[in-house]
Amino acid sequence: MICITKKIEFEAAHRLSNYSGACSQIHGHTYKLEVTLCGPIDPETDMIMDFKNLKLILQNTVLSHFDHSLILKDNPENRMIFADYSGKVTWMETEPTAERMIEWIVREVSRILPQGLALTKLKLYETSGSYASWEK
Ligand SMILES: Nc1nc2c(c(=O)[nH]1)N=C([C@H](O)[C@H](O)COP(=O)(O)OP(=O)(O)OP(=O)(O)O)CN2
Ligand SMILES: [Zn+2]
Repeated sequence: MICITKKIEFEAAHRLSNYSGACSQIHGHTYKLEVTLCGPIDPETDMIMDFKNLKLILQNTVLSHFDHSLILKDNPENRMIFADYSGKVTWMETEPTAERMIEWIVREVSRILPQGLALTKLKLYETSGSYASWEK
């Protein structure tokens, strides 16, 4: 099986509201995302998908949603703390852990992939030493 992988980075801040420790404070990460998809090689292009098109898909999903945003669980505590904040906030139903963010990414990217192509593996790094991964 032939696969291709695109890596992107984005900047975001978050806080874990149910966490006792430093991560309950607002802090930022340079998230690094690796997205792998597999499928047949198109004989017209000799590609599974143009890396440029995969980048565009990730820009229209992951980056538009998370890049340079403050990612928060939608709960009464956060709604109160950030009531007067007018910047970009990405509200999630869950805590914005790497695991939950990767779930969101798998769901949203899968929705707009061309037919015949399937996500097979994702890695989302919060720090150089910590990442969540997903495999089909
Ligand atoms: N399973 C998870 N554990 C933690 C998450 C997470 O998303 N999933 N997130 C955090 C915090 O957001 C924290 O910013 C990252 O934690 P950690 O990797 O411990 O941070 P370090 O700065 O110590 O990372 P190094 O790679 O060791 O420098 C907490 N836990
Ligand atoms: Zn964090």
